[in-house]
Amino acid sequence: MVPGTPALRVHDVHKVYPEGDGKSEHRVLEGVSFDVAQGECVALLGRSGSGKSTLLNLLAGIDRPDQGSVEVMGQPLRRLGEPALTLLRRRQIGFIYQFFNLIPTLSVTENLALPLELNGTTLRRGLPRIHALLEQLGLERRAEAFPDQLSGGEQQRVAIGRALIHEPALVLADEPTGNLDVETGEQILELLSALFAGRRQTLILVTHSLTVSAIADRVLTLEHGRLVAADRSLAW
Ligand SMILES: Nc1ncnc2c1ncn2[C@@H]1O[C@H](COP(=O)(O)OP(=O)(O)OP(=O)(O)O)[C@@H](O)[C@H]1O
Repeated sequence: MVPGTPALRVHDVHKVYPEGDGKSEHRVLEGVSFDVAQGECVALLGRSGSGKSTLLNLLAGIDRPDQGSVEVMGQPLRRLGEPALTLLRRRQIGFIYQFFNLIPTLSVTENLALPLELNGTTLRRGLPRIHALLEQLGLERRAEAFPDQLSGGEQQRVAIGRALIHEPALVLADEPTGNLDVETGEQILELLSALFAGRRQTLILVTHSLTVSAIADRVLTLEHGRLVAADRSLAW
């Protein structure tokens, strides 16, 4: 990879969904372009229905744009078939979801081991790395607990660990504090800021909250299918 390659390059992306009546269409994204440098934290801000999750799915190669291109770490996603996209997601991307999405039958340690195992590292070999990360997450005493024995904030901390354990270049977080009370949400934001501060990893933070977007280096606001000037977001 050429030094200085952006973590993400999004060029003129369009996405259209058919309406329920089968006759008309809903133009959700209409020419979205932006670059994100490696190590940058960018918030993608927009009201409900503005197309944030749609865009996130395009960035992860879970869905494809109708027009335009997405490059992750210099790789144009349109050139990759499903097996290559799966590998890219497994190695290069970490996901943090609003509802945590932990595996309920696995312990905290086993949940954290999953991305390592998918990339060919056994739980045993991954244990030192898992323990170090659990300490950073303040979860060292909860290593053997199961998700239903944890608070929402603790579950989200495990989910953050799962997104980071395999050291992906890009982390995509979809409303990471959306299911938490205000105070716990603030703690999670502080933790995310601290964890990313010393890394070269890139964070894309999808949110409809100005408070959440405040931890980002840069805010991109999505409105009516396009990115608009950042200060317009203050109107809602
Ligand atoms: N698979 C789909 N088929 C048809 N329409 C869809 C599909 N996915 C999303 N939409 C529509 O596209 C628009 C954008 O949805 P999206 O989930 O991307 O918005 P969002 O900004 O993430 O919203 P929220 O903040 O509520 O999660 C919405 O009007 C939604 O109904």
